[in-house]
Amino acid sequence: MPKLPRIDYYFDVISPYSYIGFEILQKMEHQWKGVSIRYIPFFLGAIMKESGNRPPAMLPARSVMMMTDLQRTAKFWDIPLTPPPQFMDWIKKYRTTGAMKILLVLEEQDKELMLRAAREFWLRLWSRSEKIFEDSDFEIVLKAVGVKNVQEVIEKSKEEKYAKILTENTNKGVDLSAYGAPWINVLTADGEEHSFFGSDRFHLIADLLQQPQPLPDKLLFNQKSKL
Ligand SMILES: N[C@@H](CCC(=O)N[C@@H](CS)C(=O)NCC(=O)O)C(=O)O
Repeated sequence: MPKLPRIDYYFDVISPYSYIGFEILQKMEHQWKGVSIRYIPFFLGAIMKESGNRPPAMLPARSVMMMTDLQRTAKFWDIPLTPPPQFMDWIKKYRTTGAMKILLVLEEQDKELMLRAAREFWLRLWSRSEKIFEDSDFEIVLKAVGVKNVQEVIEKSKEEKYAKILTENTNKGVDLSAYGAPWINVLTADGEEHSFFGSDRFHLIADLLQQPQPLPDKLLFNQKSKL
């Protein structure tokens, strides 16, 4: 078990805010010394259902604001993000359980490989407007991150074991009262648990853990040049 303090980052690759939070956390990982980080794939569709929530994109007014806010936020952090025009059609037709199970197979082999594949899924969907739902999509992602036994990984991901792990991870999210993504559970050194929702709470997490505040490179550079 990783040592405390620890951040458990629950995410789904359908979620653009999970993508933004992932990139921020990846950046802070180098600066937040002594903090363990676990990236935990879960299924946002089930979290929504279990908590009685609805995807923000399903409410027209929220959907418009969400796409604007996403682009602003991604620009601020210098993350490549363009909402896919077909997003509404795709979320009605497909689920991300297949992609998330691919990540679980990769996680067993190598955590870094899993993280590279997660980024590649987000880049496909949220930067290049490409699908991430079918075997042909998984094949491209796995090749892109350097997996050699692509078909083997795809077949393995269909074993019951990975559906079970995905359900267990999702149930952990439900137990933590998650109603969206990213859901972030911080365990402090005193063993206390602190839940956060969203990619925009890292300043509070930094404060809680007494770690450096997250800043985009452009502001870091401005700060340094004023010294
Ligand atoms: N303010 C949060 C918004 C996060 C967010 O809207 N996440 C979506 C998934 S991409 C969600 O789960 N929303 C549920 C809700 O807003 O109730 C952020 O900046 O990260």
